[in-house]
Amino acid sequence: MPKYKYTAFPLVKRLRTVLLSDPPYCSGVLEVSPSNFELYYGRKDARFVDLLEASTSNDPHALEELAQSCERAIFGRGDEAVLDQTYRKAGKMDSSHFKTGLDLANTGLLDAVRLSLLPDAVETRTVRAELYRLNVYGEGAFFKSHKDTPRSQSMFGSLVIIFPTPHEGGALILRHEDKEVTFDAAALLAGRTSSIAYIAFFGDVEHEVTPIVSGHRVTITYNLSYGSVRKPAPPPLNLETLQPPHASALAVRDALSSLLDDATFLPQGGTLGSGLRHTYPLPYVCTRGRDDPLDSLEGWLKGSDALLFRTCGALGVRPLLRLVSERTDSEVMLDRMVEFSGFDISDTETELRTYEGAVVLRSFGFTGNRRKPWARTTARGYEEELSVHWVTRGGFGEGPCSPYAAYGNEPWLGWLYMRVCLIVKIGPYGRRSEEGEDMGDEEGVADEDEDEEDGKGEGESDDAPSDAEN
Ligand SMILES: O=C(O)CCC(=O)C(=O)O
Ligand SMILES: [Fe+2]
Repeated sequence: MPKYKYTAFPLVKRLRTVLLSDPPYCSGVLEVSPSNFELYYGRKDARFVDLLEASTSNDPHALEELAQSCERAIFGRGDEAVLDQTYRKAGKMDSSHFKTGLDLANTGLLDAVRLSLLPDAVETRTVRAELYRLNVYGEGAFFKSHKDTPRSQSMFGSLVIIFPTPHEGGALILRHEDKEVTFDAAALLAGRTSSIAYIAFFGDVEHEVTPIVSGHRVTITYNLSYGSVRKPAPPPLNLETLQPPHASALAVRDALSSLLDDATFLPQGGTLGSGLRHTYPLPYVCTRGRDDPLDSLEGWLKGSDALLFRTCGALGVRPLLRLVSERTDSEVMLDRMVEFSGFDISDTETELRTYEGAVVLRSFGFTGNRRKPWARTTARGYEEELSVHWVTRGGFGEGPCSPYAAYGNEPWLGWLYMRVCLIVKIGPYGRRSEEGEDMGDEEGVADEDEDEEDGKGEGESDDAPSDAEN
């Protein structure tokens, strides 16, 4: 019997690394002409401040006056607007109360955001920025960690412009999945006068503003959404963007095609899974009788989710968007949203399996471990119908969920949690476009139970057979 060689796993790792690289944000500094710093504010007695002058003079008077004119910021909690200064201590002004001289459309910044945040080859729409509000942070002001509320289905993120008014502290910290970055605009802008700093991020990125130590931090925020289909136009010559791998069509294509071209990766074919990286404004509570939101989700996929979906298509393997149950012993996959409310449910898994098209999964997570690259992540449950190898698990954001009345000695409200996933059935090596078999013993998979029986998984044995080499 030939020696077992398993070479594909570094390629799985590569695809994973590409898809999960860096939190999805972009930032930088932009030099702009003096008129961009002009700001008129107030509805009855309009006032004026030149933020460039305020940045260069040592007189904080104009900024203090601006700060005084702001409302104390209200914070949204559920359906309520609350003034909670333990959560957010900052002045704000809605877009109806000020006019900025910042001519965003002519700065080229939206092109930079599009090129750095959205997948280059697949995103054909322009980026639209809608002025949202002005924030003024004086000494001791802060804004604790939050996500911005999506205001429409086409809104995908936020853009924050930070003016060079002298201040210390007030860094913006972004968190996504298990990654964190700190953007210290004050440090970036120190010593520059005619520049603004910018940072744009997806709506599911948590962010916070750390307390201001001294000075005034003045920012303008915009809601970012998809615009119209753009005419093919070359990017401006003076614009250089550093594209993170997860937004680069080439990087994702290279990583996925290398994996599919590897003879030792699922030689008999199988099913790949990838949890979506972003969250989408799917209804929190799923109701029957509406169009299924999964049907239109394809058009709204963001960032690396969109790129992976289209790259699968381009490489001849068919991607499907599916829901997978969370927090249940075995995982049940569905092709549409379900509604549980109104039912008495004693066991969500049993209930889910009664839905048409429900499939019970045998899930394997990628460990990256040389000896045991895949490990079973679901307990043995109901009769399993499909083995899924998860390249990325996803579920970082909250998926859609459905409330139900649960059985018990006391009535209680249960929640069914689902996550949205991309599922790809791949054919055997050399014929990847054919849809692979559903179950079967895949190479490189170490099943927990098998481990227990013989004390080592397939990956641990140098003599384990490889179909690829038979
Ligand atoms: O001022 C900033 O840097 C961020 C403001 C913000 O997060 C918001 O207005 O939601
Ligand atoms: Fe925010």
